[in-house]
Amino acid sequence: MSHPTAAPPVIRLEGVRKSFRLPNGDAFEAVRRTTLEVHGGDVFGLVGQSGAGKSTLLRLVNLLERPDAGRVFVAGRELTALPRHELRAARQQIGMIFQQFNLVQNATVFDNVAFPLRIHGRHTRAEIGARVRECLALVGLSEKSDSHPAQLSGGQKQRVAIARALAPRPQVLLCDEPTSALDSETTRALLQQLREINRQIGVTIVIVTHELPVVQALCRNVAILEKGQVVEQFAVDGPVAERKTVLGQEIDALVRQRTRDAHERQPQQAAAPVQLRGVAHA
Ligand SMILES: Nc1ncnc2c1ncn2[C@@H]1O[C@H](COP(=O)(O)OP(=O)(O)OP(=O)(O)O)[C@@H](O)[C@H]1O
Repeated sequence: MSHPTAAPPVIRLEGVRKSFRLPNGDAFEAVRRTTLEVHGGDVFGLVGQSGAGKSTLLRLVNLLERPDAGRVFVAGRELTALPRHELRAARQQIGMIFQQFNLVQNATVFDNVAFPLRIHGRHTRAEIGARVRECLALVGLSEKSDSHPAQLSGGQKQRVAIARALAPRPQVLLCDEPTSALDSETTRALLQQLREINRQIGVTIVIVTHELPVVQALCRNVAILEKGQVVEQFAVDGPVAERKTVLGQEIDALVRQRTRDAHERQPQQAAAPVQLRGVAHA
């Protein structure tokens, strides 16, 4: 398996499987026996057709779905072996954001971001205030602290969700289709934000998406799923190789196009590593 550095895996899914019971009583295997590693500091994409099992695989990482078999390791701990109270603490290492933002509507931006710190009960008021301000500054929303979600754009709501997910200083940020509800300009700004956050604080990002430009713009490594299994995995900017899947070939084509575009812009403009550089906040 390819990985960007010699950093140890921060996530290891070992032989995980997940079935769901269908209304007719049959079992449907959403994730077949899968082993996957994601290394510290990586930005890792999970792509595949609708129903391939991407979200289920992502939700196995923080045990929102419990595997029927196999083991899940995050930040050096086996989550599948932990009793409930220890699992709650271990989950502080894993933030998550969703397509529909999942903010508390009748709470302010400040209170939404403070929420995971308050439920944990280990922090003083002053510590919570300082951390919330730090996280809102990180996503460029300091001035929205007293607003309510209904007063924000979609991109701003997702940035509040990112601030909330990062508040407990997790090592891993799971992103389930985070840009699917956003228009293309807002998507670009949000991807830029995620890249910047990964660069600044080194949090490992795992993102489920069906949008290949998102993979091209954001991810260092990608796994392609078909029918509940990883069928191909590669470094997005790695050497062009024969790809087994159509999705793999399409990602390569996007990366090559980006490289051509960057060359054409030279020497007028320094080559930008991604086409999203310089995009303003949503
Ligand atoms: N709770 C559930 N009960 C029954 N079936 C489920 C459940 N969750 C997922 N599935 C099924 O498992 C399969 C994989 O679902 P999953 O959401 O992981 O796919 P996906 O690749 O993320 O798809 P999409 O891109 O459409 O969200 C689908 O066929 C889905 O209908």
